[in-house]
Amino acid sequence: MTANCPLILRLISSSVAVSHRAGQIVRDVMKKGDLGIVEKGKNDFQTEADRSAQMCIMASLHKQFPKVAIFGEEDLDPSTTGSVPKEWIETSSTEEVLQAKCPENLKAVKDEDICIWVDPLDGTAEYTQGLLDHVTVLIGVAVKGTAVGGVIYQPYYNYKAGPDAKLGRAIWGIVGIGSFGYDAAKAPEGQNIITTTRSHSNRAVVNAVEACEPSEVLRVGGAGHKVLLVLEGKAHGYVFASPGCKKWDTCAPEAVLHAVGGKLSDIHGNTLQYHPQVERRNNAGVLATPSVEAHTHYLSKIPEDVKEVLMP
Ligand SMILES: Nc1ncnc2c1ncn2[C@@H]1O[C@H](COP(=O)(O)O)[C@@H](O)[C@H]1OP(=O)(O)O
Ligand SMILES: [Mg+2]
Ligand SMILES: [Mg+2]
Ligand SMILES: [Mg+2]
Repeated sequence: MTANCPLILRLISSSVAVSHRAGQIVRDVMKKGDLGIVEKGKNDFQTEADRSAQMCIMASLHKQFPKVAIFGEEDLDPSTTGSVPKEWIETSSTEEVLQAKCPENLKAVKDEDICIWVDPLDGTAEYTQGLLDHVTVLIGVAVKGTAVGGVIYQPYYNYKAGPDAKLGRAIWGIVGIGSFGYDAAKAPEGQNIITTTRSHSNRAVVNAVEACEPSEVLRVGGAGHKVLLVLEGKAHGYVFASPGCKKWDTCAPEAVLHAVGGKLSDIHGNTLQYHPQVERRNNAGVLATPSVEAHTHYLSKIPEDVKEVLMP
């Protein structure tokens, strides 16, 4: 790895490599069959895959970027988790990212400007229920509080293609460069497909979706998965009027979406912040669309009484 390559490229390059390793861990835990489920709160679970994948990602990135702040979803106590196995430390890089042309505004980014947000397994509820294509590994990179780079790794991409199919794909993006690793498409004209939660719904979530006048509603798991549906033209918008999503759920998907001209914000249209001290919870929900125009359209549809109770 070239030492004079801009930090942001080295970070995303390493994150892509680490995401493959973490995705392998997620698949291995499922294959063994003992998920080790812990209930963290109401309708909020953690499995052995969440714990192990987070240890892999945090240890691997920390080893290579010791001065960069990294936050993961899972609260892991080193006295009970023990040391990270050597084979989980992934320090390879992804040449495709290192070769990209760094945007001028990101060339001089320093360690202390950066905050990395790690969701080792997004869509845990669906993972435990066998809805494996809803699962993603998310690594988001923020610079001075703004999401600028991200990796969305889908460990079970292709799993319906048969036992010999190669599983998994890494999607990466950097604002000012673009996003790669998926099939970009426009959602079908004349339809209005909205994606939203399947496991964390409530009255406000339903009211907000209905107000968008969908022709179809895709209730699926994971923030990463839903932004992928928007990127691949399978949904026109992702609407979630509830406070359940946290910074690690949205940082990587936001960066990948923004890198191709899309927009992810809260349901008031406010930009989300990602500096180290920020409150973890996205209190005012999530609205993500493939374009700024679509974003303005859906924003105008969200009912005022839904907005009033979801304050940032
Ligand atoms: N009420 C909640 N409690 C815990 N996590 C939530 C909640 N709502 C959303 N999330 C997180 O946001 C992701 C997207 O939400 P949803 O799937 O409901 O649309 C979930 O997969 C989950 O991430 P995770 O699976 O990483 O814990
Ligand atoms: Mg969770
Ligand atoms: Mg998550
Ligand atoms: Mg998670």
